[in-house]
Amino acid sequence: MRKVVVVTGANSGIGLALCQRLLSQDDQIHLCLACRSMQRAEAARSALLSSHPSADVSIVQVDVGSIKSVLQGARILTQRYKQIDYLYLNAGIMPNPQVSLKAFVKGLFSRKVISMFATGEGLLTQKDSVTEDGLQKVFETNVFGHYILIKELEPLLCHNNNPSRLIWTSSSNARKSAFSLSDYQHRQGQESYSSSKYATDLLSVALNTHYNIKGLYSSVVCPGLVMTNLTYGILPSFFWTLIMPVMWLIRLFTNSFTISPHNGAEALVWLFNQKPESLDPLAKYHSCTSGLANSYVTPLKMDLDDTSSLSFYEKILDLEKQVRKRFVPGNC
Ligand SMILES: NC(=O)C1=CN([C@@H]2O[C@H](COP(=O)(O)OP(=O)(O)OC[C@H]3O[C@@H](n4cnc5c(N)ncnc54)[C@H](OP(=O)(O)O)[C@@H]3O)[C@@H](O)[C@H]2O)C=CC1
Ligand SMILES: CC(C)=CCC[C@@H](C)[C@H]1CC[C@H]2C3=C(CC[C@]12C)[C@@]1(C)CCC(=O)[C@@H](C)[C@@H]1CC3
Repeated sequence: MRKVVVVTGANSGIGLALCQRLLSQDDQIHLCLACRSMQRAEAARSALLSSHPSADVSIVQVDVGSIKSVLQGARILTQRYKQIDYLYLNAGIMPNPQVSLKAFVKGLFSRKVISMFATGEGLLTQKDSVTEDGLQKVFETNVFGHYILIKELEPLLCHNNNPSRLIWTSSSNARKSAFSLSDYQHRQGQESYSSSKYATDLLSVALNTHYNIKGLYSSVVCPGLVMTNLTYGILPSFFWTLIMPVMWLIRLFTNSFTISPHNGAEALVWLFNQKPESLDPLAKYHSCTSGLANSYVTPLKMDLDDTSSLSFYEKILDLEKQVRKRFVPGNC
């Protein structure tokens, strides 16, 4: 039986590099690209088939920023497959990012300079908006839409005899201080990205607590700083091109400047090859690249605990109940 691998946000950046690398490693898998744009999904499928002509690649429309689309996409996946072995929860956004030049210059001359480059801490703010579902866009896209997808696919993911895997693309930008349980959608602040990635980490821990017994295991990854559409949205492309030599230089001091999507996908590919029981649910698996351009994976303990993850999970369950009331069969 072919292993079924579903990847959200598979049409560009880290998601597409992951698909290329998985096919290079094992062309017997069935790969399903879950994307919001069918045109971009078709283009990605063609690119994958041109480098792996015998690969088995399909597409499905899933916009994780829309509950209606997630429910429709999950319905199609349920009709198509009996089991999903790997679900990569990779799609993500960082809308309207602003870099604080003042914080950057201050950071350059502080003791925290290396960690500033590794995590972007204190440098970025975003302007979020509200979706047609009435949820904060960054939260719905990066966290909640994916959560609903998992719940809808539960029968395909929970098989005790043959464990399935959830692998989230989180970030080292996830920060406890950007997240608040009383404002978990981050309606009030300006660090919706950081908050959503911290929420991702909390959710992954809670999912392990509830689902390991049913044969479902969740892990989180940080791909490092990768040049993708997301990062090109932070500063103009000419700036990134100009400072590229500086970026190679910074790599000598921090292993988190993975830079290429191929390197960024290191931990996502590594996790594919691990036995889930051997993994630490409280660790984030970081893709790292050395100054000599060698890629490797480093697990780092996350700044959270079981209690806070379970408190957040209760909030998510409540929100799910509210949202489902609006989407009873026949209403969507
Ligand atoms: N680049 C980096 O340095 C880092 C990235 N990450 C995370 O990596 C993940 C991948 O991002 P990256 O490859 O960098 O950036 P890209 O912008 O290249 O990829 C993001 C992917 O997510 C998709 N996507 C966005 N919104 C939705 C949606 N509503 N429904 C379905 N798909 C959607 C995009 O589709 P479309 O083409 O249609 O927009 C695209 O395929 C994200 O979760 C990001 O937060 C984490 C740490 C560092
Ligand atoms: C590299 C130089 C000389 C200047 C760029 C400064 C910042 C724009 C840059 C420094 C660290 C970067 C960073 C991210 C974005 C761009 C920076 C703030 C991220 C926050 C991007 C998204 C992520 O998820 C993080 C892992 C990145 C962490 C580092």
